[in-house]
Amino acid sequence: MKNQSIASLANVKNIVAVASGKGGVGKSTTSINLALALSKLGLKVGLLDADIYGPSVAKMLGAQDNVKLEPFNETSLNPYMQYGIKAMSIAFLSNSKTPMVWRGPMASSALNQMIAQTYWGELDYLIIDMPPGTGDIQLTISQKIALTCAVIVTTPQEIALLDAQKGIEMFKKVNVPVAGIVENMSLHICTNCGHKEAIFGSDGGARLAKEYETQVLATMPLDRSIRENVDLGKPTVQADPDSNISKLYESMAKNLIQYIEQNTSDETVNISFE
Ligand SMILES: Nc1ncnc2c1ncn2[C@@H]1O[C@H](COP(=O)(O)OP(=O)(O)OP(=O)(O)O)[C@@H](O)[C@H]1O
Repeated sequence: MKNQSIASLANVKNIVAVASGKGGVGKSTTSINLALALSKLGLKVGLLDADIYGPSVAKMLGAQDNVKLEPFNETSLNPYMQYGIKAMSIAFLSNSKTPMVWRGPMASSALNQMIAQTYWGELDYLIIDMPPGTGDIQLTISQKIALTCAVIVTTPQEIALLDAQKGIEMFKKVNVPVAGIVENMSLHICTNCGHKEAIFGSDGGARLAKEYETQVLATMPLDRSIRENVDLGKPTVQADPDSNISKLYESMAKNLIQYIEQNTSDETVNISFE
């Protein structure tokens, strides 16, 4: 197990950052379904919504607006429990209708506080849903937390791939290995006629993976039910566990586990960034 200087993460075995360069490519949807898929495999899982400005995890997990987290002790809170996973988001600590109008350092310090003051207990996996981009907050997380690895989510669209590339480069700079790429919103299959269409292009994830000598962890279709389920607060892996889509998320989870088993040792990873 990695040594974590942050006490609240001391008993967390693996910490995986789910990131994208571009916004709106399905990073939160992937993070949640991946977390649920890992949990369905019998692992203890937590999900941290690190998107301070646009948190969506609480809503996607079907949490009410007025959730009150229970204190664990005088300085920390228990995370929100839903569908067998633990979750923490700034949305549980603020009024969801008030936008976060914080400058970078304030947002970073709110995030640090949220990380330090959540009692995660023992976890096999903590999935961090990163904010989009490669700015201050992303760097804070990559520098302060001993990340086991990162997963990059992208659509096959050229502009998303360019931004995903920047995300990979950022993790390279801070010595965080990239476990693989999730190509999201790949093929669309028409629910009426079954016609298949690559709306955002095709094979972009595979090209990116080849260029950076990593793997495609999963190729997820552009499917209405994925969107509908998160909108209803019950992600597909929970709402429809036997569906083909849930099986794809399960195989994403298994590929991630395999990567970690094969590529990480028990030693502390020193993270530094100049
Ligand atoms: N594979 C998919 N098929 C259909 N809809 C999807 C898929 N993945 C995500 N979506 C939908 O796309 C929208 C954006 O997804 P999501 O919020 O997960 O993206 P994000 O990258 O986390 O966004 P942000 O940059 O705002 O954090 C949501 O409405 C979600 O339901």
